[in-house]
Amino acid sequence: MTSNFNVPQVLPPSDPKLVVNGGSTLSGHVIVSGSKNSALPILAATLCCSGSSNLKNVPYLSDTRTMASILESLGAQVMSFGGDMVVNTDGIVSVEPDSSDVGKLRGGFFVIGPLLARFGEACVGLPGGCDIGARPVDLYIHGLRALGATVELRDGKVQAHVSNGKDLIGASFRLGYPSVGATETLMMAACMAEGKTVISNAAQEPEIIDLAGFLTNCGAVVEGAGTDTLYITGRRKLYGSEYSIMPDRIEVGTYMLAAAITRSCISISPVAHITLTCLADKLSGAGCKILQLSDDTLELSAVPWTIGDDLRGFSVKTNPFPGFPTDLQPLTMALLSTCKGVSVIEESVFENRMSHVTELQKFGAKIQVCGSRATVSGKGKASPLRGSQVNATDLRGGMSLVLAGLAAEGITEISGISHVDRGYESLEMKLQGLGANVIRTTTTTFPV
Ligand SMILES: CC(=O)N[C@H]1[C@@H](OP(=O)(O)OP(=O)(O)OC[C@H]2O[C@@H](n3ccc(=O)[nH]c3=O)[C@H](O)[C@@H]2O)O[C@H](CO)[C@@H](O)[C@@H]1O
Ligand SMILES: C=C(OP(=O)(O)O)C(=O)O
Repeated sequence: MTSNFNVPQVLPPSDPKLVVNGGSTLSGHVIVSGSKNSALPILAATLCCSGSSNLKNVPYLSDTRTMASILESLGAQVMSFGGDMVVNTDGIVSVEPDSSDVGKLRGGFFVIGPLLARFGEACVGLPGGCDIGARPVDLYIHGLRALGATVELRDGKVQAHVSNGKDLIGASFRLGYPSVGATETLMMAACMAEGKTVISNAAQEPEIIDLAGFLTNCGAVVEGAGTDTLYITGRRKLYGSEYSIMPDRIEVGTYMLAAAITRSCISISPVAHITLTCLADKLSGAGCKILQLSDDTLELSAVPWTIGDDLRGFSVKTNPFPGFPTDLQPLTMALLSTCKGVSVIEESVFENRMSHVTELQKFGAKIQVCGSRATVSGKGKASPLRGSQVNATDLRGGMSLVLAGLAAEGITEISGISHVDRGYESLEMKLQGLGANVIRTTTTTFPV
């Protein structure tokens, strides 16, 4: 701890911050939560179902709470008990969700597909989510039109209806890009459309398979989930069911990177190994040792006596699944700034996902950005990161600062932590369980 830190300047309460005293190693076991990016479309899909859906392993996050509020604003009943959420959408009274809530997350927009399919109309504000690019909704609109809906953008809202009170009609169409959210939204709509739908160039992310699993449990007929072509046969009615949300593969990746950046050894479960092959290959190539301890548990070791000289840098390009996940790009950049050698990161999914760079540079990270490419030059642990006062402006960029703080020598204070709370359940508790020195505070303690 620096001496300045011992004499904190206490400012009035404000947004929560994380304060990390970094530089020490992690150890032990961490249990990952249910997947945010599965829970959000599955919560939207409950709008397709008569009767109650009992969802298990729903992560307790600001995003899942906001999604529950969105469903409630439509007239759904939502009850939470621990990680369970029971949703009944039989009493829906509105097809226009609260726009301020939809504006808080990308997943809020997904309700347009189920609302249109079940009730014949929907009026949904433009979504929010991480500020990492323009993130238009044109692919959703093209797909809904292909299914027979009339869709217009008016007063900042997407207004859609099915002509003459009829059902959506199954169709064959190709997505211009394998968008995760558009694939999910159109899959939900097609499940209740009349006849067959074929969606080609569909996203293949594991969360698509999870959504298809829930819909199938509810009586839908979906084939091909996890490949680039979905074949869906519409059903007039779907019925709520019990379903357990898959583990969060991005959270697994986050803790793998936390172990690597602190040169530690930790174990992680539950893990669906197949969902993280890309990251595991890159980390193994860098010198980490990854062991599969059991079907759903892995151990990652980056302790000095297993990695030899030091971790080596590597180059990576983000891509839709099965490519390297864009959601792990900022966190990987934090790790690479502590590795030996020159690494190149190319972000190909979002056009503006580099805002963490200026904050990582405050730790002393050597990163140069040119368009969508970042070059990271590191000397390994021989030139360590230094604790800093930084600001999170998006979810994963914010988490990259937490990782840098864990590795850095001295104190790091991260403001804007509400962005990180959108996607990490019990963050400081899990990190503390691994031995990290991290606390949440609403007062400023950093020397100013
Ligand atoms: C809630 C959720 O599941 N979020 C995830 C989802 O976001 P999301 O579903 O928003 O991501 P998409 O796959 O749709 O976006 C990928 C690219 O397609 C573009 N695009 C998308 C739709 C559209 O109509 N037009 C268009 O041009 C986007 O601007 C972006 O450049 O997948 C992303 C890519 O793995 C992840 O980073 C997000 O964590
Ligand atoms: C980009 C993300 O989320 P969202 O799509 O909700 O903004 C994310 O989870 O990293």
